[in-house]
Amino acid sequence: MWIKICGLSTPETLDAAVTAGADATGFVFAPGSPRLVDAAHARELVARVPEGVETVGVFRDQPLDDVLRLARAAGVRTVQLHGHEDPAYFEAVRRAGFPVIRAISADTFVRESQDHAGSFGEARLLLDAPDPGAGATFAESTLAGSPLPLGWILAGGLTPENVVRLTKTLAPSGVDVSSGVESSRGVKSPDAIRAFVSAARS
Ligand SMILES: O=C(O)c1ccccc1NCC(=O)[C@H](O)[C@H](O)COP(=O)(O)O
Repeated sequence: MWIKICGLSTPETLDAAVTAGADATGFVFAPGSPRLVDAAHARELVARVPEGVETVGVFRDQPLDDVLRLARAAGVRTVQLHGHEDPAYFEAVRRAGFPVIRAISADTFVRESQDHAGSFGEARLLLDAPDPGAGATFAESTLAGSPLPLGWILAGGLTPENVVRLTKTLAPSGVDVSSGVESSRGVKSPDAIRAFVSAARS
């Protein structure tokens, strides 16, 4: 199980995620997010991440030049796109050297994309609730009967309490959490991070 803790913004919570055994750390550059970090701060956080733990920059509907500038300045390895970016945009990000995680809602996937998984050139597909980073879940029945692409990642309202049940039911290759490991909106809890990683690994 690949585990990503998203929306990290302090050294303490970043270290908690790494020490707990997370596979990936996420840094949000989408304007308006309560977890927004700037490139200089993200770079300091990324510098603490050991080799072998993935660093992911999270973006939504931002100009391509901004995304590439921020991703390079922060030093993240991977770019995660949550907006309405088109295949040409994905191609430009890939050509700049960043593997891309394509994040879409599970509803959209079932309605439009299930026959086209991978058609944006994404490295991995992340299925989320409609409002990313809001801690909302999507109905498990949404994906019933849908063929799911190899390596897909589950997100949206995951918590230390529900991650075991949801991963057993939906069988993703990875999980991504933000709100479910926070003590208040935008404020990560080291204890909740540890509890989530431990549950997801179990
Ligand atoms: O975290 C945000 O504020 C955010 C803003 C804009 C685009 C994406 C954002 N976050 C993405 C994530 O944190 C996760 O990939 C995912 O949506 C899970 O979020 P949550 O339901 O809060 O666990």
